[in-house]
Amino acid sequence: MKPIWWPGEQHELFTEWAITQGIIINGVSPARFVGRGLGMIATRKIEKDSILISVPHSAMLTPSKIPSSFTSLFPADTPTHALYAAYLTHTPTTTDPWRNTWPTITDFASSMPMLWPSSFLSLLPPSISGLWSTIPASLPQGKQQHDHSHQHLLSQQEARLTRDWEIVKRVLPSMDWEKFKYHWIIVNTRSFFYLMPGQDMPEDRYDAMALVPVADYFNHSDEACNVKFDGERYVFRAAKDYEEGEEIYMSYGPHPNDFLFTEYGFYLEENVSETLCLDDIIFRDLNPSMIEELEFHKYDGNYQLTADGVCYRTEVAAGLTYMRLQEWQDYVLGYSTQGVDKKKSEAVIRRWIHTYLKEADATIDRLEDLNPDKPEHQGMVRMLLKRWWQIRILCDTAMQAVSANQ
Ligand SMILES: C[S@@+](CC[C@H](N)C(=O)[O-])C[C@H]1O[C@@H](n2cnc3c(N)ncnc32)[C@H](O)[C@@H]1O
Repeated sequence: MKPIWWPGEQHELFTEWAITQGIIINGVSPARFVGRGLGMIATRKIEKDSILISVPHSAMLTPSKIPSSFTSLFPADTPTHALYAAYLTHTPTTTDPWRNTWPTITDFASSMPMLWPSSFLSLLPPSISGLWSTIPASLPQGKQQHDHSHQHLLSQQEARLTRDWEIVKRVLPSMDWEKFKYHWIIVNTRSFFYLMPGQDMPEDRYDAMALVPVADYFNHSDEACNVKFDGERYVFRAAKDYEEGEEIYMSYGPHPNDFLFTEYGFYLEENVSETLCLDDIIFRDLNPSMIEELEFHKYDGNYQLTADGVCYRTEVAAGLTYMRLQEWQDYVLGYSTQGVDKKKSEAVIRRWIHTYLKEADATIDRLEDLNPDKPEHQGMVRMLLKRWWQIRILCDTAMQAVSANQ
């Protein structure tokens, strides 16, 4: 009898194929997990430090695996992501055992915000959408747009996809957009950091990527197995003892939930890297000369809110709202021992957090009023509601922490 986590025949066939490619699979198997698609399960007790999976370089999809007859069609500076997506789209094969294990576009449609209908955009967290319903949409005149790398994640992702598609379309005009987009998402959600020993980091970190069969079953968690690539093999080792039936995770990086939501179509219940970005709120609260002052001292943007309170950059920005300029400059440059007025800073920071809380309450109300017919839209509403409640709770916890810290 098959275990309840049995992944399905195509995954068994793929595992057999993987072994013929020199991939070592040791005490683990792909398995089905509710809400996570496929993942990796321990099929027996596993001891800390033992090898779980070892994938030879020869089995990986790296740029050198793409025939030069294909690569040479593209400009030399073509992003690796674009090249992989184009190659996978150009060489469709329904008999490839590896590709038969990948999620379908329908699997992605319900979880990846980039595939959601535009009517859902304003319901996404502002770090993802760049949109707020309770504060002015655009910055008042005279205020510049700031570095958005910590927020507006969806438009950044769309810009990468559009850039890649523009390049590919010029070289292969008959390529199908929908198929390209699907493979682009496959690469986005399943690639691994890849740099040969001694190789320089490319200018764009995203170019250092490869696809690694079998290892791409690992789901993400803070409690992760150990991963090492030595140029010959990608090796995954147990970071602790595992019981039979336990899911084994790897880490995709120290990402906050809004980043995971945008890039991978899921977020964690508990996330040690969880943070919210206060930039939009703070920039709208400051006048142009204050923003200029923050820029001059390199304290403009990247204002982080965590359950423990706010980061130092946010405290510096808060000080500027009530201190005399000379006093604030002396504090920032370390010339004064006086520091900030804790009570005044607390009031400003609490006001900023309260703005986020109001946004969460307003969006939760809107989501609760929605009654979509389509089951996939109902799933999106559930996913959004859960995320907004996480945001609300984080704001509440941070508010208490800010008061306790002062
Ligand atoms: C590298 S793949 C992992 C295998 C994938 N679950 C599958 O079914 O093929 C990455 C994708 O797995 C899912 N995922 C990863 N970690 C997850 C987690 N902790 N909870 C829910 N889904 C997760 C997301 O859909 C993500 O885009």
